[in-house]
Amino acid sequence: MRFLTAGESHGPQLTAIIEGLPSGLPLTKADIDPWLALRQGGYGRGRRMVIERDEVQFLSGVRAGRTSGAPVTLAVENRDWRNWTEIMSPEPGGEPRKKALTAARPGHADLAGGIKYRHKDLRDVLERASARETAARVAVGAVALKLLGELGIEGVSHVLSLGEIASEVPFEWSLAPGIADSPLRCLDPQATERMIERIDRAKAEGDTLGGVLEMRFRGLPVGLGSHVHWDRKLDGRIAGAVMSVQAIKGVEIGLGFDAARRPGSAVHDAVFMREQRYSRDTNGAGGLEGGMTNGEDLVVRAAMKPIATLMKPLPTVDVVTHEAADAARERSDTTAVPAAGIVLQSVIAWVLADAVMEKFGGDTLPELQERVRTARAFAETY
Ligand SMILES: Cc1cc2nc3c(=O)[nH]c(=O)nc-3n(C[C@H](O)[C@H](O)[C@H](O)COP(=O)(O)O)c2cc1C
Ligand SMILES: C=C(O[C@@H]1CC(C(=O)O)=C[C@@H](OP(=O)(O)O)[C@H]1O)C(=O)O
Repeated sequence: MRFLTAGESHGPQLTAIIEGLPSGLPLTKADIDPWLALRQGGYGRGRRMVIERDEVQFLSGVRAGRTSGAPVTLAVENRDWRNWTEIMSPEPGGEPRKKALTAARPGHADLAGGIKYRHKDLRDVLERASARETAARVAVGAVALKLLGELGIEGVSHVLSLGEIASEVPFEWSLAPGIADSPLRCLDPQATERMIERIDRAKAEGDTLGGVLEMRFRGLPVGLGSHVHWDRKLDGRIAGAVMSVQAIKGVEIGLGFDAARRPGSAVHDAVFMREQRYSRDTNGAGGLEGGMTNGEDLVVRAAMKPIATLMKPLPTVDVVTHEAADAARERSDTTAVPAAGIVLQSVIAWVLADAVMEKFGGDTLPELQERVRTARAFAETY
């Protein structure tokens, strides 16, 4: 499968085209809109999220609540566009544009993108670098999650830490439904309170915060991905997808960096045969061995850096005057860590759905389901 997204942060809409979905996948707005709403949420987001009310529109590939096998086009409107029609107009000349954005923000794409694409109005970089694009990726990810759900695979994301404050509650699947009710998508209510205070303080100080997220998937068949070639290894594909999300600066699978500090006996997951099934007591590998799913839960963590736009701006240089300046201040989030969890869950879901289609294929959902059933039965008796 493949997909593309298009659209600027303050243009009329975001668009995504997905190619390669099987026919017969039940798909309605109700499968996608709740994910879009979750991505908009989380304590610490800016005023843009008050303007937007993200919902998907199907422009192709879905009829009467099912995929036809044709490319699926998804659109998400930017309600804010109405306030930006003049600035975002594709017409040459016309009304004079608002003042150009020239004070490059350290940590955003402004300076590198300005030099690379030879823009002096850094809005031409910002518009596409913006994480507004992640609304399209969440719409695509929701389709992937729907496909995975039809195969008995489910995923979740939650916040492990925000700034220096860490959750003390270990993840359990039985706790997963509670994540959606938490203002920070964190399992620890006490830590959540302190995180909220921390966000308020950062906001008052004109500062921003990052954090660490965890994504888990269960029900994965054995053997997605492959050990035989670098670009087929699923850990590499997942890491690439995770690192492609705006502001993500680190990724680990299973024990991740902690594995490097332990001896092998405290890292690798011993295998037992119990009730005629392969079984393990630990999951340090995070569900991946040799670039393939091993049937255990997939466990991925990601580090998000603090938001780049600071209301108390860092020193920078104006790219037109070359004089010292305060970095540009745009309306902005104080933190977007919970939202990033939804994005990360989406991009991982896409990689998994793609790997499922690669291994099992099938033009229709029933064919795919049948092949996954057969593979699961084989793995159990192997
Ligand atoms: C959900 C989400 C929301 C974000 N909101 C903002 C924001 O309001 N202001 C900002 O400067 N950066 C924000 N970012 C981060 C920037 O998009 C990101 O830092 C920028 O595109 C540069 O990319 P890089 O950090 O990966 O190098 C957000 C990121 C995510 C994932
Ligand atoms: C629009 C979204 O996030 C935006 C991501 C973003 C950035 O620089 O990445 C900057 C802000 O844009 P604006 O200046 O329009 O408020 C965020 O609101 C969104 O997540 O839907």
